[in-house]
Amino acid sequence: MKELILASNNAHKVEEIKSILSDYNILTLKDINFTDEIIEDGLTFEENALIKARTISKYSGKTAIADDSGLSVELLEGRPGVYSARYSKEQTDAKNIEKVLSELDGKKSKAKFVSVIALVKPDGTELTFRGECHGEIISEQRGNNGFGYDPIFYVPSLEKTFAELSSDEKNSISHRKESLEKFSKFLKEENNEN
Ligand SMILES: O=P(O)(O)OP(=O)(O)OP(=O)(O)OC[C@H]1O[C@@H](n2cnc3c(O)ncnc32)[C@H](O)[C@@H]1O
Ligand SMILES: [Mg+2]
Repeated sequence: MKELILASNNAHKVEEIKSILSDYNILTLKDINFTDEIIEDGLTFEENALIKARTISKYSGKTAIADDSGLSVELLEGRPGVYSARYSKEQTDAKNIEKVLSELDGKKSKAKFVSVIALVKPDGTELTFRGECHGEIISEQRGNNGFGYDPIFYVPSLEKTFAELSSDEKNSISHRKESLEKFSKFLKEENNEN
């Protein structure tokens, strides 16, 4: 089975990526004994995903992937965006949600989740793949599944928030599903050509 190193410290993300990329053997930072902090100081999801994958490809000498993702709320001019993980001073899911809801002040807003997967190979190849999922931010929290902003991200066509979906349901429609599908299509085409 093809092996990939995933540069992420987010256990929920790792679980989703392993489930969506079930044809691959995914190693994580623990498996390669990488314990340093990676500074995500890029201004776009693409830049931050590349920073993470590049660091780990260099460290391991192998092909690495990373996901940089976040929530973009229309009425908040795209915030929290690349700052999604560290939006509140406490940097916890609960406080991040509280800050978004307080900025919206009871208003509903269109929003999207974005996931960018970066692929970096030891030969210097660098590529990114973007997925988006559109929905709405609602003013109350619903559901206990998932992570991050899932309890306030409502999908009108399903009449549920991401946190009310099972992991299989979320993984079949999410931003991360779309970015990983583009990524695995690329890998398959590349392998057929060689
Ligand atoms: O950088 P790594 O180590 O992968 O883990 P992280 O949690 O810091 O990940 P990001 O820097 O990409 O920040 C993404 C944040 O965006 C939010 N987010 C991303 N995908 C999400 C999803 O599927 N559901 C809910 N929130 C999500 C959540 O707050 C994440 O912490
Ligand atoms: Mg991060």
